[in-house]
Amino acid sequence: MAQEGTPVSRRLSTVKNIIIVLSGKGGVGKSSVSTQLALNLHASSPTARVGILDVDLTGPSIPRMLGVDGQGVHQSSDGWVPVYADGSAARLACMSVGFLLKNKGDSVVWRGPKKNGMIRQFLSDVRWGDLDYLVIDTPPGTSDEHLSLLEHMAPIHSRLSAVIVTTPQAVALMDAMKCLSFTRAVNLPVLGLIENMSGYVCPCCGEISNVFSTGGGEEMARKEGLTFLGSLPVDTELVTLLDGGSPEGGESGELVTRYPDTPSAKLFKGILDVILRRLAEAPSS
Ligand SMILES: Nc1ncnc2c1ncn2[C@@H]1O[C@H](COP(=O)(O)OP(=O)(O)OP(=O)(O)O)[C@@H](O)[C@H]1O
Repeated sequence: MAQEGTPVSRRLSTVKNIIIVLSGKGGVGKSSVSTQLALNLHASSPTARVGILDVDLTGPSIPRMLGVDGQGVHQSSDGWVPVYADGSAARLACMSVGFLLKNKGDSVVWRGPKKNGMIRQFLSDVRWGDLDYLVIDTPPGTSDEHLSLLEHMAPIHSRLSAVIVTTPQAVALMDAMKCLSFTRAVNLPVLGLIENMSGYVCPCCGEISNVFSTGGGEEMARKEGLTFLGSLPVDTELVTLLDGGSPEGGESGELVTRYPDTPSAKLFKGILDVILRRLAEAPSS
């Protein structure tokens, strides 16, 4: 009997929720939030199965942030086997163009059609298996990669949602608005907005001080009728976790269980709880 659906919809038929992480601007912490989201979803239950797909093809940073930099994916008869960031437990799968580059410093210089082909392959050829959540980290802005993703996942649109990451500054917020209007144009439900780098955690006393402006993301969420998922301060503990596997001794890992008493961990736990609640409320496909 012929199998129904497209190669992408068949491959992702075992994935319950797909969360696309977007930002209008580069450098606002989208990959950091994607990595922490995947790690903390994985840690949120002993049975949670999570995947993270890095479609930031020209600047893949997820392998480094997960501490699996330098590993390779291999082909099986049933497609690409992802890299498991939790070893033999195999509950946290990761795929990135970073695993396919010969040398760490190599750059990807591809035109649109080649990027589109790579994204289609990531969606149709990776052996994700059963996943509760697939987090997709995207390049900044709304580019070919975003359109390719949505086009290939059109048959499973009801399982898609987005999280928008911004910093509190006016320029970043302006670009976050463009991101939001993109989601509206393509009818992509938004779980909510995260304001990253909102205030600064003093490494000595742990107090959060507002060196720059804060609250712009929350204000934008309120005006636009979006859920404000929460804010995250600039935090050196987070940088340590995001420098995973670095020669300087960084250690990858999830914020919420590694540093449970820090302000950032408590704030991220709040963000995670709202995301889980929003996903539970969403109509099932
Ligand atoms: N809350 C935070 N506290 C401290 N450092 C942070 C925080 N969020 C992100 N960073 C750091 O900021 C830098 C940029 O973050 P990241 O790579 O996640 O941004 P991005 O939005 O994905 O960038 P791009 O889209 O341009 O690749 C990284 O070095 C990361 O460690």
